[in-house]
Amino acid sequence: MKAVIFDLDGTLVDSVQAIADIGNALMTELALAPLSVTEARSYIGNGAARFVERALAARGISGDAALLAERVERFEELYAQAPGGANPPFPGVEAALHALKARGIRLGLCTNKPGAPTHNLVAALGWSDLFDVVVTGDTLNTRKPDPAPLAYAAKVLALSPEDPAFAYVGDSEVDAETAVAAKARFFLFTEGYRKSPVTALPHEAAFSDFADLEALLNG
Ligand SMILES: O=C(O)COP(=O)(O)O
Ligand SMILES: [Mg+2]
Repeated sequence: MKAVIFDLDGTLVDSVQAIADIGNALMTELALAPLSVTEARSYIGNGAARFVERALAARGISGDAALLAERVERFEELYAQAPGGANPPFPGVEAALHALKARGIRLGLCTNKPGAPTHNLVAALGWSDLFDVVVTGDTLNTRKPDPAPLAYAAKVLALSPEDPAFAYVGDSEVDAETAVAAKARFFLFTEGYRKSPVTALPHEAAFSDFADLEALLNG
């Protein structure tokens, strides 16, 4: 294995509470009923704009593109100000990342989360030196499940996403679809924010404990 690229929300970090809190700061400003954590979890996966669009639609607000753009802008402002340290890594993540890095495997992130909160989070968790490439929801003008962000991450590492020595690790329908489109090997973390059963998502292998990842990647 030469490189492993990770999704972020629901894969490396259990960020749903932090994202719900930011969403609820917006909901409060708009005098709308707060999001439950379960609701917030179901809106994560396609980036900030889709999160806000889904949250507002659930409160009966939709159809005005200019108003939505304004709300998304405010959400992204709140998101950029939120403390990165409020996003706990899933158990075993730190050890798994360091073990892979110690073996000379290059690591990266490919997330639909916007750049500012991603970089805040990475810095707050002390992960800045771990990743050779970080692709966020606003790095390109397209997001997962478009394969372009994953292909871009591979390219930065001088690899092709189809290379058998390249792997992608994620938690959701969006990640599985991205990997299929990019023809990349896909490893599914089952404890994140997916909505469908594990069997419904195309994957090479699934795991629920990061302690098992290194062996899976080798196998
Ligand atoms: O921000 C989102 O909606 C999802 O982020 P992820 O791509 O890291 O899961
Ligand atoms: Mg995810």
